[in-house]
Amino acid sequence: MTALKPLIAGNWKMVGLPDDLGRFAEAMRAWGGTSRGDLLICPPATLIGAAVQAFNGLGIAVGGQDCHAKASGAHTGDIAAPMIAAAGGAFVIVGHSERRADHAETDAQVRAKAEAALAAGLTPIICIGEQLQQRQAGETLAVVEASLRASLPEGDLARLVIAYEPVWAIGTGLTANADQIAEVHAHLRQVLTSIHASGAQVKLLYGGSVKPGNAVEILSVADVNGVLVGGASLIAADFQAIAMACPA
Ligand SMILES: O=C[C@H](O)COP(=O)(O)O
Repeated sequence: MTALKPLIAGNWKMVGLPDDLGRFAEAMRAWGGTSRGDLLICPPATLIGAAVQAFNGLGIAVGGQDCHAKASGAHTGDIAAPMIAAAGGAFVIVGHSERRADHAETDAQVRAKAEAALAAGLTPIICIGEQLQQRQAGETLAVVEASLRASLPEGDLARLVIAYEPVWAIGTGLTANADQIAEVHAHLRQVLTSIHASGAQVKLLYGGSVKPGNAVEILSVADVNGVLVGGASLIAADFQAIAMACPA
């Protein structure tokens, strides 16, 4: 199988004003480095359109951090997938653990959001991951497999991205070690290919305290096809260092 081009994705979460975007874009424009991966920034919804313009010519795609399962309607405060696409976004994160926790999102809702994203022409990045107690109880593979199966849209999987994000590693400075990541990613790959042949083309990202200091090791793990970076993606120099950590 041809190697999948890594995806280096930044999730700015609820951080970022226009000035922050301007400074980040300026630093990316001045950057002399290159990456073997594709680059993506998912800013707050208010900055999606501005980010598309600010990153023009820089080879950085833009995405949303969530979308509603419906294409439009009376859902105050929500954003629909076609709105992200119309603003120039190409990706959308769905099922991030912070949304699963803060908004009690279920796998079924995540799946509906992923389907809405596909219908709008967006690439959904479906997040799954275990809680610390589940890992300690030896339930990690069962938990992520169940969540994966229940969150996946039907049919061809080639347009999907899956992000494995152990909840205990998000924003904590703790990362899963290379063996733990390899075990989960191998399992996810096996499940995906057993569901559909196109499962071999799904990019599997790791997320959870990815930093310049651990990116080379993480991106070298088998079946890691990129990273979903939170805090470090807000700092252009850190995002650049992670982008340059893709293996040859
Ligand atoms: O979406 C990104 C993840 O939640 C990871 O965040 P973090 O890199 O700040 O741990």
